Amino acid sequence: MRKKVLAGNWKMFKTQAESEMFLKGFLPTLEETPEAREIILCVPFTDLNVLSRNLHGSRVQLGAQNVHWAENGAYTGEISGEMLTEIGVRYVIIGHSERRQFFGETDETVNLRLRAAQKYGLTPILCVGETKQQRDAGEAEALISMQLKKDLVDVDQSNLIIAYEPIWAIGTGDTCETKEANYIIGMIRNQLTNQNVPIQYGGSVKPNNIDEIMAQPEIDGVLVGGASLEADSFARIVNYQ
Ligand SMILES: O=C[C@H](O)COP(=O)(O)O
Repeated sequence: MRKKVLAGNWKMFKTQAESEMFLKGFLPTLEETPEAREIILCVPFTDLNVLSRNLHGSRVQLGAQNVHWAENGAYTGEISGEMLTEIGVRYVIIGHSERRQFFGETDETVNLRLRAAQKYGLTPILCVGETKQQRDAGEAEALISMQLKKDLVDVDQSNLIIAYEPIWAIGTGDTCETKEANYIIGMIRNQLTNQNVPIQYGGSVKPNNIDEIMAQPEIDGVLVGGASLEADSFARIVNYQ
């Protein structure tokens, strides 16, 4: 049985004070959440310490949104695997479309970051997905296949999560049709050597569509942006039916 993994990606939102407020509302809602569900919060670097302290003893795991491939060095603005694990980070998002679009991330740097994350004992959440233009041109499957082929060179598939995030569905309220997301995720799984890799869907996941998304047989979880910022809505998502 593949693990169900429900992750929030706070992107560049929330001060430390706001993070503490969120946890006060969110943590008590987990009392009846089935144990088998892995719950992760991937937060800005400045919030990691606050969460690390407040999540101690809770079932929520801590995630970051980037990691550099070098052990240390003159890489202004970057962060190392050791710096993350030292404060209790277990997961890291790599290759998010916003990193690829705005910060020059390529499949080659994604691959370097994936391997570095694993070397330092982190579990990477690799994001792949197509633009609207690529989808309309019928290129989605080929594009995703190519991303996987390049990104996963020498990556250990026993310590990996993949998130399928169609770029046109991110932050737009325009969710990918659930059967279509299920189909693409099945296609991604066919390309993997390890059939136990959890594969998430991401893109406008909300309290009102989570039950339908999680009912799809290939979808093992979700990577949630906007709806993970409010305690109530993220609580409804992790407590899906
Ligand atoms: O990492 C999360 C995704 O980019 C989805 O964001 P969203 O839920 O705000 O559409």
